[in-house]
Amino acid sequence: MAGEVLQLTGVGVRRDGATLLHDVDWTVEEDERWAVIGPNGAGKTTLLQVASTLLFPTEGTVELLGERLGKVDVFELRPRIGLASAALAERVPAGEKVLDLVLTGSYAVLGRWTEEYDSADVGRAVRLLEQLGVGELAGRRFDTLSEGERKRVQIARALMPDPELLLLDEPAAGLDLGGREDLLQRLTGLAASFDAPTSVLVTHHLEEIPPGFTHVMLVREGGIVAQGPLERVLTKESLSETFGLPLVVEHHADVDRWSARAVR
Ligand SMILES: Nc1ncnc2c1ncn2[C@@H]1O[C@H](COP(=O)(O)OP(=O)(O)OP(=O)(O)O)[C@@H](O)[C@H]1O
Repeated sequence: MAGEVLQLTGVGVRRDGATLLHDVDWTVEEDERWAVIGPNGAGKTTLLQVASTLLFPTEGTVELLGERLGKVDVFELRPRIGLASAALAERVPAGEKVLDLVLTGSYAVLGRWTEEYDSADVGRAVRLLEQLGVGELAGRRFDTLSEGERKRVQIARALMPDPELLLLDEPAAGLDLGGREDLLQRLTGLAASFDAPTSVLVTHHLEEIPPGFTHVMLVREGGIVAQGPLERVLTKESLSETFGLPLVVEHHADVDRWSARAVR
């Protein structure tokens, strides 16, 4: 049965006198897979921080997995949410082993202290790393990995708790073309699996929307330009308004991929 996984109503975020988000009304239903697209500084990461309980909004309400933010212990909610973001990667303790980083995803914590993991947990972590194509890195230190390897390990970690909501902040940023295409294939496979979590993926590029994604939100200067089903919302008009320059949009329907370029 479909239900609301995430609902933001009248959400605004202000920091140090700056408005990072304003008037955000957004509902993500179970089984939906959203791309959030917008230029640098539009507020995408701020939006994911709110959605992952890391940031409490200045105004508005957030309903997450049936709970109201502010009335629930976020430490109970966090393990139900999988998050992969550059900000999280920066906080990984020096010397942390890849396997430990994935295992601690079970509790949405960083650094292995007192948790006990059984062999089933370790087996799942290794399987997820293999699924992302980085099984051989389980014993390596996270801080020795390449950017592409780090991205994959982070996604494996985000999937570790079998989350009900998966949040990916620019998972393909910094990857070479082959790495991007490979990651996209894996995300496509994930999106197509019957037990796929509801997902939100932040990106700058239409080319990075995995096939099988269903909805898009376009963000500019902290506000929503347009949102809804991909095919309806991703038009040259809405994208041009979002990025502030004339763009054309193409949907390659045979492979369900998108692309955009400036009008010459
Ligand atoms: N503490 C703060 N005080 C003032 N402005 C802030 C603060 N934190 C973030 N901002 C600004 O808020 C805006 C939104 O930032 P955010 O990281 O959400 O954007 P983004 O869409 O994810 O950008 P990018 O695509 O570059 O990663 C940016 O202009 C940023 O400089």
